[in-house]
Amino acid sequence: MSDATPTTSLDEMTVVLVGCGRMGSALAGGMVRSGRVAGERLVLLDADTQKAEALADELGALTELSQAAEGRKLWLVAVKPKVVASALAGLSDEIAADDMIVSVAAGLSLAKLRSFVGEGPAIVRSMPNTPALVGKGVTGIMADGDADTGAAKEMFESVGHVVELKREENFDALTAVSGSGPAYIFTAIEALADGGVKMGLSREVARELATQTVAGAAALVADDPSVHTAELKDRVASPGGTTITALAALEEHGFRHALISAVEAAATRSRQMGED
Ligand SMILES: NC(=O)C1=CN([C@@H]2O[C@H](COP(=O)(O)OP(=O)(O)OC[C@H]3O[C@@H](n4cnc5c(N)ncnc54)[C@H](O)[C@@H]3O)[C@@H](O)[C@H]2O)C=CC1
Ligand SMILES: O=C(O)[C@@H]1CCC=N1
Repeated sequence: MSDATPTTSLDEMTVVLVGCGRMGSALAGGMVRSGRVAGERLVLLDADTQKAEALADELGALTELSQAAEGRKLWLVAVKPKVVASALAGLSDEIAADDMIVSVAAGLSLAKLRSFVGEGPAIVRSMPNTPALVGKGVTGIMADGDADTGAAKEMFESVGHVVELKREENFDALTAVSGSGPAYIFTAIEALADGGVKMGLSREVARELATQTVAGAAALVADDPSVHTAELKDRVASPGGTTITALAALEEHGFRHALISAVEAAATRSRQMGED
């Protein structure tokens, strides 16, 4: 365990992204767009160097560790869970004892991450999601031991909301709700638009209506946490009206059960991935 890890602001660190795929590029894009991380403080690495170079061109970031400023580094590891050990092993000569390693890998525990890097660097386990690209992500984080999460928190706050977990086992459920969640909602938006198209709307209008409805509903839920979602639902459903008729159809097709089962399945898969 790393005890007294230094407290450093993100401004004084260089972020090294290891893995410029779907999640890594969303995080890098969101950080730079937010203005919180400057291109010259961001190094992009990928086994596919052309991928890293293309993203670096777009973001004004670096692609060589030798170009990075002196000082602590935050290694943001965004490769597939099975590749994390080998990616970290390949970088072991570059990672200093006072650096911070932030993993976004599903299922990989802090103990496993520690076994890959040994004593020294602070380790933070995280689970972000792809809306980070537009500053609307939500990320769960937890540090190994008493390591300071400050810089990791600052980084993820630049791309959205941060939830600090106290119990590591909750990562499986968090992954199932918010890590994978955008995919359920994209599917819901698509299906809602499909319904509109079926009833005669153009695809373009149906997509716009479905998208703005999901964004608006989420904003209303977030606006006042004291108002239960059931109350918000009741305010839409007029007696004998269209909404209650639609809600009855959703219940007939097991809408709630489908979502609850999806979260359960994803959490179970996350737990299995940790055992692989
Ligand atoms: N896609 C998502 O929505 C989310 C993904 N994650 C996690 O993010 C991680 C990456 O997932 P994706 O971005 O979806 O995968 P991806 O396949 O899009 O990206 C992985 C990237 O890693 C690169 N890579 C492979 N081996 C490497 C190595 N040794 N060194 C450097 N780069 C290497 C690949 O070329 C690829 O660009 C996973 O651990 C996943 O659990 C977490 C939250 C959400
Ligand atoms: O599907 C996955 O395994 C990753 C983790 C959460 C979202 N994508």
